[in-house]
Amino acid sequence: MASPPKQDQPTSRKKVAVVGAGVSGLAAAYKLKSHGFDVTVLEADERAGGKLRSVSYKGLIWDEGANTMTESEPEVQCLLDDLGLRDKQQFPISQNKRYIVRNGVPVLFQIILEPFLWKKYDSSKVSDDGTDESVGGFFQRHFGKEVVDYLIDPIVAGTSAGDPDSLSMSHSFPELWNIEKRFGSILAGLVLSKFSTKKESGGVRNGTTEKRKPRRGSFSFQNGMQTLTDTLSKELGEDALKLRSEVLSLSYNAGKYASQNWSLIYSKDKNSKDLIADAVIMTAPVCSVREMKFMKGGIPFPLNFLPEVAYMPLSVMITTFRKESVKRPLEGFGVLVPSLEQQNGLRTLGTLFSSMMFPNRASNDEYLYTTFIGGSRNRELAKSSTDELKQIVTTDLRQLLGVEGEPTFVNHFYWSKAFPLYGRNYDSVVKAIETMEKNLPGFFYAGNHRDGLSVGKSIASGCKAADLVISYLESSTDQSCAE
Ligand SMILES: Cc1cc2nc3c(=O)[nH]c(=O)nc-3n(C[C@H](O)[C@H](O)[C@H](O)COP(=O)(O)OP(=O)(O)OC[C@H]3O[C@@H](n4cnc5c(N)ncnc54)[C@H](O)[C@@H]3O)c2cc1C
Ligand SMILES: C=Cc1c2[nH]c(c1C)Cc1[nH]c(c(CCC(=O)O)c1C)Cc1[nH]c(c(C)c1CCC(=O)O)Cc1[nH]c(c(C)c1C=C)C2
Repeated sequence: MASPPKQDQPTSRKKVAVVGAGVSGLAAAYKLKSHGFDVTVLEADERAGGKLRSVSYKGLIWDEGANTMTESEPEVQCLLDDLGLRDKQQFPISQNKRYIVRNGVPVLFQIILEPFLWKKYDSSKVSDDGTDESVGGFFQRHFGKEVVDYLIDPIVAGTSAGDPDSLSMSHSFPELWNIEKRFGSILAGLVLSKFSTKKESGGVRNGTTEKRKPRRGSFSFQNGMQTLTDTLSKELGEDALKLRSEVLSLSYNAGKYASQNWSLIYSKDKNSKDLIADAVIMTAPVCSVREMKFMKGGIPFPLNFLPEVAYMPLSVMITTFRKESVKRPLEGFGVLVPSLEQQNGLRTLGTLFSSMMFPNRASNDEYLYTTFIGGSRNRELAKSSTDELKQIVTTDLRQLLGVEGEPTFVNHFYWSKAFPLYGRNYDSVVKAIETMEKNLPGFFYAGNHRDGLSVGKSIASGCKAADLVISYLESSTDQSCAE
């Protein structure tokens, strides 16, 4: 691999390479560009957006990846303000109405939750064995099996496609895990009520708009979630975003000034190209990073300490039905199917009532549904053909919503690696990422493999990495000035 030509002193604008144009990479790049850095984003795919993927077709709008996001993270609020996206934000109608199937029938989540909120639990049950407890183990210890089967199992499926027994509590629900660690027990009502959506609060009081308070709850954008990544890509500009550019290797060669120390080789339209940078933000999934070659000081830097990560396969099915063919339509966000309900013949993980939430997603005389199939519950089913999945979805929606006949439109998208599984060995993944960052100066890792799967957490992770790059490059410039 060619070593970058060294300069005597840092002169021009600092250069940062961002690998991956998902929402975390684009948010990081946007922040760096706003701070005056020269940023290049390298994206393997022919499109930007990663897991944000919206389609408009014949009057229908749907999302094949993330459907909604929240703005709990301050980084998300700033980003939406800075991008001028407030006008395009779209809040779902009746988003607090979420259903969980019980005995084959959708029941409002709050109704399932209510009895558990009033029950007395033994709050002295604290985990003390020091191991990374599973999500199922944690909730069973505090609330019993029924809560796990009918609340935790569907929520875990509806937020990660995983199952309570495989997931690590500390990585999947770090806030709850930390409450227990800090206070020695958990307050049952507080913990369970966390799963209930709260009342929305706007920013308008007494008819005047005060400093904006973020609206609680989930939202999308008028044309779907990809609006966010499209806007970020546009802000970055064509020159800064290189599509069909798969990063193959990265080489670090220490220089005097933390300047031009990184050289990246990527393949663009089957040609090998290189990019010189002062720092790198990596947002490609860990499985892709494991495929990359790293060099340090001219010798290989093997990544054998970076563990393999398990991923969830998932099929996303879009179906539309004429309104008169849906005998029991439900208003609200959607319905989740607990694993135990497979014994009642249900095979899907859950369905979002997309056009109930966002009426512009379909014509006035039809409903559009987004159904998820597979995950850790049923890896093989996720790989089924479109025809098989169409039958599975229609059968489930017949039982749950009373749909009659065949869907008027079907679209199928298969994600072989929809989400990383935050399994019980996930500490080793996080530690390995930290080892890379420690041993490779100017290398920072961000994205949904770190602090959470959600769009909001991915954005926050990208912004944090950008901040670290800024301090790293500014401190190295300060040092060189002092010399
Ligand atoms: C079906 C589905 C539904 C979801 N629903 C929601 C939801 O409703 N709400 C929510 O908050 N979250 C949801 N999520 C999760 C959320 O969308 C993702 O976790 C988040 O978007 C991940 O962003 P990212 O930038 O970290 O990663 P990604 O979007 O995966 O981006 C990584 C990018 O790196 C690129 N890349 C990989 N290898 C290389 C390489 N060698 N060189 C260059 N580029 C490379 C990839 O092509 C990709 O574009 C959903 C995800 C899926 C799949
Ligand atoms: C049934 C399968 C899935 C549904 N959505 C997803 C899957 C796998 C993917 C997904 N949805 C959300 C996230 C972000 C998670 C996070 O950590 O915030 C992911 C990866 C958002 C979300 N979906 C549900 C909840 C409770 C949340 C958290 C944010 C919020 O409260 O809005 C529940 C839910 N998911 C699905 C349905 C049908 C459903 C509820 C009825 C589909």
